[in-house]
Amino acid sequence: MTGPVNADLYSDVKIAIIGGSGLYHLDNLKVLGEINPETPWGHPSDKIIISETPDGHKIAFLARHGRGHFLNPSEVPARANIAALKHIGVEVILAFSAVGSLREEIKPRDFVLPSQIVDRTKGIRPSTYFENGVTAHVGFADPFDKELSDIIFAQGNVCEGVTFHTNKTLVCMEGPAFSTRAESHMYRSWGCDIINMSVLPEAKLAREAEIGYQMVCMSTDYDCWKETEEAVSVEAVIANLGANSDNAKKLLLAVIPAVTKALDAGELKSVAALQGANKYAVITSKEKRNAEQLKKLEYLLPGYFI
Ligand SMILES: CSC[C@H]1O[C@H](OP(=O)(O)O)[C@H](O)[C@@H]1O
Ligand SMILES: Nc1ncnc2[nH]cnc12
Repeated sequence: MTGPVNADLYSDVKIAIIGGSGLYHLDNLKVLGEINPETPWGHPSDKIIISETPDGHKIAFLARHGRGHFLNPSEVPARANIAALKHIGVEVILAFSAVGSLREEIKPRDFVLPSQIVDRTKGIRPSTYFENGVTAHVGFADPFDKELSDIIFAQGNVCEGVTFHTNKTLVCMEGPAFSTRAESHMYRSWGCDIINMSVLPEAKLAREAEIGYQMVCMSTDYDCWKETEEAVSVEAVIANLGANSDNAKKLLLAVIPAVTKALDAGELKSVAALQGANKYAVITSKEKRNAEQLKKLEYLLPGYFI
């Protein structure tokens, strides 16, 4: 950590919120302080804000693109973001994202809880902690946490007038330019329902770090497949970001206590199952493991490999 860090500030923080486009602050929560940890993968996108809900639940908040949106999706330091959250004790991440809709029935300002991902990033984002002489392969068949998704869905009624969709497939493109019409039609033909530029490698790194992860997608546009609509533009996206982020903040006031309660009661079986899951995922033989890399991994998964 850089500067003096009061570990008490984040001592019992188990839930982190990652805010995407339009969700740069949780200004309905009380700010307790901020930290700027330096991880073996560098600094996170911005300072991590420790906040408290009106009923006294502490959470960590991180703006994915930085406050002021100075990082494009390919530049987000996802390894530092996830490592820093893990290091302070986070067990669950609720990640918010502005997405395009590839389906008629998913309208702008609808919320979507995806269950699957199709990867259309281009391999230019550092996307694993297991490299440079320490190879591991973690399971990623189900990239999101169904139990978290169920809790969020159950609280959805606090967002008046917002339709929630579940069990959808999210395609993650590289960007930063939006898709061509041919790509947009192709993603629809593949069975994809929504599109963004941010879920990867974030979700994969959370799995490597043994953190339960669910993305809450907030629809802003119909991308460019729909003939009766203008093709997506930043202007069109921004037109819906304000309403979406107001709804996200309302939703969190209900979801944070519900997730805390489930965590404390040991009801999140999927989160519990992640603890220790990667201890034996390393396939590199002990004598061939790179000591420097093991040292970095000690920050993320202490006591696992050293
Ligand atoms: C501003 S439109 C494209 C941009 O918005 C989404 O960001 P985030 O997922 O962080 O909300 C999308 O993934 C793109 O990065
Ligand atoms: N149409 C779109 N494509 C990719 N990312 C987006 N985020 C919001 N709308 C998007």
